[in-house]
Amino acid sequence: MSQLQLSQWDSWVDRALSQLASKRLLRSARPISLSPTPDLDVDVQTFDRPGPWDRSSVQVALDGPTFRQWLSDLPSASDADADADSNSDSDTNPQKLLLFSGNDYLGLSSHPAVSQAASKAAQAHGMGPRGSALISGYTNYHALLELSLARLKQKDHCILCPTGFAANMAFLTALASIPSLLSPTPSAPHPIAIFSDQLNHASIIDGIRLAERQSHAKLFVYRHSDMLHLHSLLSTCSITMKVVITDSLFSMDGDFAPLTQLVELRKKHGFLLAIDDAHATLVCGENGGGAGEYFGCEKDIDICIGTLSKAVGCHGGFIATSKRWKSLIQSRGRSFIFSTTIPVPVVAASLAAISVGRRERWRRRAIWRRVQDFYSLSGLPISSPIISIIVGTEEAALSASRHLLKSGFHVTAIRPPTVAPNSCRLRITLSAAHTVDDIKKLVATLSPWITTLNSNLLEFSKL
Ligand SMILES: Cc1ncc(COP(=O)(O)O)c(C=O)c1O
Repeated sequence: MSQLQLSQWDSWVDRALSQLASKRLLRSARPISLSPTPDLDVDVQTFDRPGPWDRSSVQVALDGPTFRQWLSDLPSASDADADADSNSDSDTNPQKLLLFSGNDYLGLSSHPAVSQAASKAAQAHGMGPRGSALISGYTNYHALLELSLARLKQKDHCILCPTGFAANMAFLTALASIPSLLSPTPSAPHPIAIFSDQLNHASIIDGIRLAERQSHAKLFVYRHSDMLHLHSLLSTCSITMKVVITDSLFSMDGDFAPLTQLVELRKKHGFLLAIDDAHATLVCGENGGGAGEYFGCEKDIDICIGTLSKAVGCHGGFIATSKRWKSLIQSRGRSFIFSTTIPVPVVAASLAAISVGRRERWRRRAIWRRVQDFYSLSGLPISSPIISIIVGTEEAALSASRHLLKSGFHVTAIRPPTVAPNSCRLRITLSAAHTVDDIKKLVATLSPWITTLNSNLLEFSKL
């Protein structure tokens, strides 16, 4: 039954595509040829250890007035603290900060190969033709990057979008176009059931909202990573077209979706499985293929959405998938169709970054070593380079963030509406460009919150 339903998804998409073809609405992108033609296996310079450029991806400076402004935006534990800050000489001296809040997980944004690729492309082509992909913005550079990402994700095809946010929107609006394309009459469309993890990223939530407006899509939100709940929702749902969509590595909590169990459920229920691999791409898996590679289930993921703005260190979004899904998204994904393509230097930089990211494996080993360092020093049960230290109220989170800022660390306080009230937190992200020493200093500065969190976890485990 499940295999039948899986191939049914292919036939639904094929039928939707032939409807589009019959209405002359099928679109394809034709690359403008920029010469010299770039090389897929771009001959990038690689290194076997960090270089001086690596630090610039985690070290920043703020001028004095901006630093003071930041401090005054964050509540202090005491008025004396605030007075001392306003009388300090920080208004003249630049303040150096160590970033523990970025998403440049491998430090590739400042890699010489990435800078060189961007500047070479800019010298040769400026920003490249400016237009949406279906008009005139798509070039042989874009086509190559799609090929490179398809290869990274072990998929047949890939489609670039302006951002990761736009990629989720493009997939979900294309998905939502299927019911009306398949229905013999507009009054009897086939509905689609979308099952979405409770903690999915905002771009998935907004994409589903659009899908609901656009078609007969019905949303089922399952409790975070709760496979029993998902199974029960799937079992009681009479809609045949089912889709499950989830972040693979959750951006606020740093935990992985249970992909192995999702794949089992997919076999049982025959749903289409879409993952948002934004935070796992290049970070997870031997080759950096992401969460699918890490869990050994790349082939069971139908749609792999990602961004070039995190570990790739550049900008843009993508959807790695099959040829038929690419055709559908190209023809119906509104945020793909009606938005300008990524500039050519950014495409060239991304190509170089993916090549470096695959080859400089020590970067992946380094970031996972930092995860291990943080775990050993703090005792907190973490599972990825995204670490969430829940501190409770908004005031508590802002006050902790202030303490860190004064100690030279940039760590973001995450508050509602991003997270639920009273689950405000410090969100820490690690990078391959951090050193063990950086982690030691950070953990020492965080020690009051780590101690409280550890004792809360202990209490919780006794219940
Ligand atoms: C899980 C997830 N998906 C999508 C996005 C959006 O990516 P982009 O910044 O490229 O629009 C983000 C970025 O914050 C994210 O964390």
